[in-house]
Amino acid sequence: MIEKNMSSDKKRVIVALDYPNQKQALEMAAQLDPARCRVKVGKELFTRCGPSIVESLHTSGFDVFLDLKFHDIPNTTAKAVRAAAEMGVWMVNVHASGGRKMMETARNELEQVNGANTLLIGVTVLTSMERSDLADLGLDVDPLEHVKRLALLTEASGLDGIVCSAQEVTPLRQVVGADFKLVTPGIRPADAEVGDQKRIMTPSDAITAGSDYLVIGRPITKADSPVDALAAIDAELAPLL
Ligand SMILES: O=c1ccn([C@@H]2O[C@H](COP(=O)(O)O)[C@@H](O)[C@H]2O)c(=O)[nH]1
Repeated sequence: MIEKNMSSDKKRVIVALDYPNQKQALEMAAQLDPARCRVKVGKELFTRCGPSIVESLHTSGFDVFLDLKFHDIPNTTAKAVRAAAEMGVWMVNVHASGGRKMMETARNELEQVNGANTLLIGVTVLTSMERSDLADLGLDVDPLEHVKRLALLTEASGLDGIVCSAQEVTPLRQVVGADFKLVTPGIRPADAEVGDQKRIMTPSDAITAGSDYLVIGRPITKADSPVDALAAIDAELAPLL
């Protein structure tokens, strides 16, 4: 049964399986418990492996977030979202900056897929971007302002939630509905390397702020012991869930 109700959803961590092949991704997945976390298949892994990696993860019992961030004309995006839903993924996303028509068309297409329970969310401003990156695009605004604008557009277009930074969750909760999912990458435990992420938060701060789901990759997958790294994150979150 695909989980849509946060109140009973304890699986708040989504492990990003950013690997170059099926073997490494499935070795990592084999160390995870599908009853305790979800997994994310992104552009690198999907481009290398195709739908078979999603099938394998489903067979192992995982809910899969297919993070391909579709961004194209409405028809093309909607058909890609349909293909994802027909694979049975738990969540799929599009870029909110693709606009209202694109998102509404994708939503409508998803409704046509029999039995699809797939969550459809919009990416707002990538967590690797800061104000100066938006300025390069001609947007003279703080990331929060642009995230808010795209969040409201995404909600008005009928999607289930957004990807944003956990830093934006508290102000966003004041303007979007309580059921609107806030999915937050850029999560860094206190001692973790930041890498290319800019708008970051610790796991416990993100949950306290009101994030629904935490997307975590390298702090787990690049750790000497991924199992221990995830266990430490789970221990940090346990009192909050
Ligand atoms: O704004 C965004 C949207 C997606 N991501 C993805 O999340 C993970 C984060 O991985 P880390 O290794 O924990 O940095 C990665 O797969 C990104 O593609 C994001 O980081 N920010």
